[in-house]
Amino acid sequence: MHDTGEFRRWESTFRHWVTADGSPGPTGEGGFPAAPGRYHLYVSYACPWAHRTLIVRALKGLDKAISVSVVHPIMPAESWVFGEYPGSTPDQVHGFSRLGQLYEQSAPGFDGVVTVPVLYDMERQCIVNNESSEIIRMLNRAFDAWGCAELDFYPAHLRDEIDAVNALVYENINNGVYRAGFATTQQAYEAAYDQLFDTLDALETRLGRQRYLVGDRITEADWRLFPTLVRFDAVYHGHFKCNRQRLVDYPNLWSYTRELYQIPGVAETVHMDHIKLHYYGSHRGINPTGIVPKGPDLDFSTPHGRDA
Ligand SMILES: N[C@@H](CCC(=O)N[C@@H](CS)C(=O)NCC(=O)O)C(=O)O
Repeated sequence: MHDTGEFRRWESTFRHWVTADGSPGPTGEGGFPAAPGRYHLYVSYACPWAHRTLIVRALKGLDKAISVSVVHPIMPAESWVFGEYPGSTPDQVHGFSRLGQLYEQSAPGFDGVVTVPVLYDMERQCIVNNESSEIIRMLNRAFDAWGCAELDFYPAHLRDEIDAVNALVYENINNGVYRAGFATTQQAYEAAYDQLFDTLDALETRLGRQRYLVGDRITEADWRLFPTLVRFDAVYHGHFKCNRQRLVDYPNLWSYTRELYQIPGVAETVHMDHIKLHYYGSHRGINPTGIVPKGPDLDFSTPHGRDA
């Protein structure tokens, strides 16, 4: 938090890369060659950043190659824990009770923020990377020997445009909803709110002209936007006070969200019970009673008509 009342997201700590041959990636050290059964993903089904890694894992057909542990939806003050809740799992690698133990094991004395997602190397017994934007790039390419190699969400000829859209979406939408929700001054909240809806308006127009965010194919840019959109009406509209309008009030963004939801493999990554319980139950600073609203009733499975 800043004295201007603005919410600032921390930098991720672990920045090594899994690559096909173990050579170093853009940051960190090498020595993490892709292999099936070697890497493990720690996620929360509630977390939008973790959500993108689950989507890319599913679509690339890496469910068998990369195993997953799912934390309990409620995040206590000391950060994520494992516990009994439908869909949650124990820590499948070490049986730890807190995710923080995994960070301490990789970096003794770790005093940063314990976050999901985490990509963990079960052979070297250390965290490889905890930055979702980098994890999805690894899943997109490094594991192609075991996954769906022909699917490429970050094709070379579209990279500049994908990067530009990502930058806009990250700042104003993905993190923008948090900047609105966790602002501690009226001014900071209103600035985040205005930027959020201005950007949603622009994307609404864009999606009236084209089927996906970048060109005529689904790219990483779409999978980075989708987790925020799918949470919008259930959580961000009320809990984070992003209430100029709902997602369902934007014809193009709403049908686009439904199209992405209906792509085989995606619906199984959306766990609305974890999402609602996490946000309303964990952020007692902005929802002191922890009561989870029953609504809204959302149906992501109605025909999207985007192919018309
Ligand atoms: N830049 C990170 C952000 C991850 C992140 O902020 N995760 C949240 C959950 S949505 C978290 O674990 N927060 C822990 C906390 O607030 O203590 C990424 O994209 O992977």
